[in-house]
Amino acid sequence: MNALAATNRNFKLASRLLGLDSKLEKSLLIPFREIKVECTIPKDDGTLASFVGFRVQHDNARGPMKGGIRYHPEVEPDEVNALAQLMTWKTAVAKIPYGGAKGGIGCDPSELSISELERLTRVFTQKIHDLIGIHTDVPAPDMGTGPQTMAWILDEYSKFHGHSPAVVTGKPIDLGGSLGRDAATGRGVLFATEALLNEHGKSISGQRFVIQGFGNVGSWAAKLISEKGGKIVAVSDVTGAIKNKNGIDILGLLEHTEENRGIKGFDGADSVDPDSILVEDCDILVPAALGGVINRENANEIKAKFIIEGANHPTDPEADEILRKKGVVILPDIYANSGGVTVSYFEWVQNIQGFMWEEEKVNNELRNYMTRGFKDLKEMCKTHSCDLRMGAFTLGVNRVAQATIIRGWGS
Ligand SMILES: NC(=O)C1=CN([C@@H]2O[C@H](COP(=O)(O)OP(=O)(O)OC[C@H]3O[C@@H](n4cnc5c(N)ncnc54)[C@H](O)[C@@H]3O)[C@@H](O)[C@H]2O)C=CC1
Ligand SMILES: O=C(O)CCC(=O)C(=O)O
Repeated sequence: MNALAATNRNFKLASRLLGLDSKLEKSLLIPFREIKVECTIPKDDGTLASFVGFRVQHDNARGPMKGGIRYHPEVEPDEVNALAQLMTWKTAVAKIPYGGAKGGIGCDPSELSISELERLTRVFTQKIHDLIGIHTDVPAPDMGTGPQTMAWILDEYSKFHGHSPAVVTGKPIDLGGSLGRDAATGRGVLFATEALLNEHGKSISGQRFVIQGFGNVGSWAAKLISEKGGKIVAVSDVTGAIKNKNGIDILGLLEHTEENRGIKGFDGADSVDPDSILVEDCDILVPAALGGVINRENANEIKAKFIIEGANHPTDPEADEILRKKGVVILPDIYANSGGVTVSYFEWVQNIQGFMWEEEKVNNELRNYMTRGFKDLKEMCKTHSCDLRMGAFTLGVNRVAQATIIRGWGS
């Protein structure tokens, strides 16, 4: 099932559980605005290259729209729409005053030089600058982008609108970024996992983890989990997959990845087939790369008892069904990876206040938000007798529906 069909399906199931009016349901599904722009840049060799950029602004009932910008060859309209919609429910689950958006450019960043990436980011910003803004739509990093990308967007946007640090989050610290934002999604994954395990009378220590993706989310999650005594027994990224049943030395792997632009060739573990990473023997599986990777082809083979969704929509609805029947507990993306956007919110607040928080305050506040989110979503599971995914969807959709109604929808 494609990403948008899967997301719409989960939304509709939640809407039915909540008994939403069908007209309100329809209005919540339709994106506020979809932007598609042509981005042509001169390559370093003087030839021209054209790319397509997208920004989908899904909903703003609860506040400015918020969400990352992805650079990846598979960026396409349905996927961006699904990701934008997920942001709307995610910011509501996290109870931060935002709506949802997502953007991206269909490109392979590994095939572009730094100066080509800079030109592409600046052209994209020129095309969308009048549709984003501190109180309208605030981009952030996602796959294939990072603090440097945000710095270029900020610089280009500021040429049109004056210095505006709060127009993007996930910036370099020297440009108004928040301490703790880089690690925030991985740290949120850690807090979410702790909350879930605690409920099952378990702790991180001694649990065996498999992590797919070793970028921002996967590598921080791996580092923080291993610091808490979790054993990372297998990791994969776009360059390959490795395993070591005694636990991979994560600090060593981070150093290797930095030097080699990937995990391939790390000598502290055995190479394995990347296609088998999700079905490796472990207690807890953390998908932290692409969407749709857990599907009906592999769901039956999954050995993990818990899945913590670091990535967005890694689990197809058909796989959800199979895993539920197998008794696998899935902590859904719109809660499990909400640590990133939560600290983005703290960054935006700091920029607006013109004040900088200590890292300890950022991490403590993040823990508070993640703990409250888990409690709120469990409450919805109880109210609607549903699993964690529907608990999170009903929680998010209900908050957005209520905000929409209170603002005067239908009047
Ligand atoms: N960066 C953030 O703050 C947040 C990211 N996410 C989600 O987390 C996921 C990962 O994002 P980031 O870590 O930011 O991206 P990133 O670009 O920093 O890292 C992506 C990682 O996935 C790996 N990868 C790509 N294709 C792969 C494949 N076919 N098999 C295995 N690994 C593969 C890459 O090699 C890299 O290690 C995405 O789904 C993103 O939407 C969710 C919430 C916040
Ligand atoms: O930090 C943000 O604003 C958005 C992060 C994001 O794109 C996501 O949570 O999927």
